[in-house]
Amino acid sequence: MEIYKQFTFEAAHRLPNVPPGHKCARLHGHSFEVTVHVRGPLSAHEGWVMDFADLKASVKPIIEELDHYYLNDIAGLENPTSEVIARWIWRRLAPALPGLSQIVVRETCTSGCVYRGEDE
Ligand SMILES: Nc1nc2c(c(=O)[nH]1)N=C([C@H](O)[C@H](O)COP(=O)(O)OP(=O)(O)OP(=O)(O)O)CN2
Ligand SMILES: [Zn+2]
Repeated sequence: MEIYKQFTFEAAHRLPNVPPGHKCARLHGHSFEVTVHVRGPLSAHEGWVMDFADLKASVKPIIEELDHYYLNDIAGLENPTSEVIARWIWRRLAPALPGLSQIVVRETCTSGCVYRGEDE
């Protein structure tokens, strides 16, 4: 079974490697939404895969590293696309979160990235 929890953070960024004239080369900001999914067996006693509170405790410190920052200043996020952000979160979270199965980073209402650790 799979569970998920959603988080949000506000941050500014620009994309340094886009073609000349691309709008995303300019400094701008987003209300990012991050959804972290964990897959595992349903425990017979608790009736859950893991406590949502424990999932939140694992993810929150990472979200706090991003909230209200200029993402390009953060090591590993010099080119902060949704894809790079999703992989960056995965790499920080996976060692402490067994069963991590998917991270969704939504940048706007219509744009985002789904990462399942395929580059690891
Ligand atoms: N594959 C990716 N493409 C783009 C990314 C990205 O992270 N991965 N990021 C951007 C920009 O950051 C931009 O802010 C978001 O792009 P876009 O969806 O084009 O934004 P709009 O809100 O302007 O979209 P509309 O639907 O056209 O209004 C660009 N590309
Ligand atoms: Zn953007």
